[in-house]
Amino acid sequence: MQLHEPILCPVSVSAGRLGQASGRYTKQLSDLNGLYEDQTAFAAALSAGDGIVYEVTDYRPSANAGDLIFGVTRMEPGRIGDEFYLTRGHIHARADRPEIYYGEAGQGVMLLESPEGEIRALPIGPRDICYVPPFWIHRSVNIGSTELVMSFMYPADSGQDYAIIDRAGGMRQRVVADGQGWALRDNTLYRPRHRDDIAALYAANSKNEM
Ligand SMILES: O=P(O)(O)OC[C@H]1O[C@H](O)[C@H](O)[C@@H](O)[C@@H]1O
Ligand SMILES: [Fe+2]
Repeated sequence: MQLHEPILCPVSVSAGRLGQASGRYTKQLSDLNGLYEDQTAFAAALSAGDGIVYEVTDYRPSANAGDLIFGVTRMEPGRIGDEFYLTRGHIHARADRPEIYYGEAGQGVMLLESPEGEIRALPIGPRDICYVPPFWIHRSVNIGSTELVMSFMYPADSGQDYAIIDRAGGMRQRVVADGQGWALRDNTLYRPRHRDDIAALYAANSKNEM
């Protein structure tokens, strides 16, 4: 049996990166076109500079069921109009796979939506663990004025399905600035999923249905 070599990956909280990472990607503002409600504010922000909004460094030992992928997400603070910077968001391609996030620095909100369209918004800060159960669509939002850094871990065969959010016109609610804090506001572009699509999602992942 050829075993994978054990590895220790240091998390640099100040750099917002995983040491010994096997993969890295960044998303610039131009990659996030269509995510925000205020198109005019988006165009203005883009013309001021197409900066990196978030960076993901991870370690992927394999894609085998039972293995784990882990890494670090670093997100800049910022807003488009009154909407805070966010990740694209996804449901796992194998939708019954969960995820763990661990707050390292900054203040975030984990925005979750069930296939039926129920929303949960969980504030996450340093040393908080957020459990994303199977079947929840998830994205992270930086509600602070400093970088948001979070570690994450999920089953290696999870995969990511981004189209589920696109098809619905986004998530049902948006995380917006409200005084010094944040609030949820309905997404006017949202189209609820048809119940046949919801049933198909659960049926395709029926083995460990919750
Ligand atoms: O995949 P995105 O929506 O771009 O989010 C960026 C990343 O956020 C977290 O770190 C997740 O664990 C990753 O799986 C995800 O890729
Ligand atoms: Fe995920």
